[in-house]
Amino acid sequence: MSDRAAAELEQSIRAALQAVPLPDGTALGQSDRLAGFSLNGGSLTTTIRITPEEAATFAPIRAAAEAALGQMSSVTRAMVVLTAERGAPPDLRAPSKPDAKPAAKPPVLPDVRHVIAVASGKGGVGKSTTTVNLALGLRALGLKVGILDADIYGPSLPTLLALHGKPRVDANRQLLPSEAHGIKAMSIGLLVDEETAMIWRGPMVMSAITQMLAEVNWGALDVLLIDMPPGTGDAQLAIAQGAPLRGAIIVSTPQDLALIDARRGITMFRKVDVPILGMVENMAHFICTDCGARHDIFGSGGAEAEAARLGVPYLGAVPLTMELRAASDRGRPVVAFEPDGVLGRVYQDIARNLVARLPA
Ligand SMILES: Nc1ncnc2c1ncn2[C@@H]1O[C@H](COP(=O)(O)OP(=O)(O)OP(=O)(O)O)[C@@H](O)[C@H]1O
Repeated sequence: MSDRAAAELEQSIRAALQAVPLPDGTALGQSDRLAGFSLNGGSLTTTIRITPEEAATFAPIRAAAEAALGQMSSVTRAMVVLTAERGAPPDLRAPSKPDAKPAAKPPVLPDVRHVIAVASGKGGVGKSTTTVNLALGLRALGLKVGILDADIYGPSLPTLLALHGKPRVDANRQLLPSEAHGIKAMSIGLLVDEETAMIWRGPMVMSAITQMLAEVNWGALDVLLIDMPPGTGDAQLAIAQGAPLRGAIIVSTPQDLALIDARRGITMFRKVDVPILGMVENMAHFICTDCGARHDIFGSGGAEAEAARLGVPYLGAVPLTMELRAASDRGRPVVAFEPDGVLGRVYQDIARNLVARLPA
């Protein structure tokens, strides 16, 4: 966007926010709390800087700002993110009202029976591939399933499920998930372009994730899988604490280094009292495309032994195959297209093992 276009965008956003008052009576449109204006194919994003103590007071202001920006002619979807940074400058602090009660928070994901995080200690181990095919395996068992792609720095759900276009919004201004192969899906990648998300700082990432948890109309679901950002930092903790998690699944490859990271992930969930439902070992062994022979490149049984050592159920092993990578990259998940193939059966077995561990 040119400097001029950026200035014009900021100007029209500020004009649209003139009618939204702040607690001190001034207009949000004139406030230096506004930052980060972006418009991408009708999807508008901006942020309001607050202090952590102001989060409850600003929740209705954020909603009013989204409603006002949603009225702009060029905007199909407005997303306003509250960003609270530690040590924010004192001029951002609104006069505190000692008698003000924090706004009551609506329950998060009330119609989902089991919210399950799919996590990995490090990136690239196949967490998203596992999430999609496990979701399809659960669907094959007759469950209503959704996937929330919260991997803000590398959302892969749009590619894996060949999703296109911006999500629609319902009459209550909730986002409607896309649907593919009988699975509902929402990805941060459908809302914000990758470059914008890459430059977001920690608090913005967390606010965006928290809002995604609260603002998608999933309808009734048996299982919602959350594809977590890789690692064990603040964003992961925000989800672990902000979503009503029934449990977590850890995806790991069999190498010792990946298993060390997986252990970190398990420790993080245990710290916040989220039970570990099991470990999935991905790229466990290599199946040769030409001869079909199996090669245990990293030795065999390492991840299963590690899971036993950590007291974590072992849900199953997915081989490293060319077919899986190629199918994923083409947005044709193996379980949807070849449910009775070797990989299709592997993921359905993992889905059955998972269901067996879910509370009634
Ligand atoms: N079992 C497998 N066999 C072959 N390729 C695989 C397998 N699992 C994943 N891959 C490939 O590995 C790459 C990374 O997978 P994926 O995106 O699922 O990992 P991730 O852990 O979600 O990564 P990130 O956390 O960085 O988003 C993709 O190209 C995917 O197709």
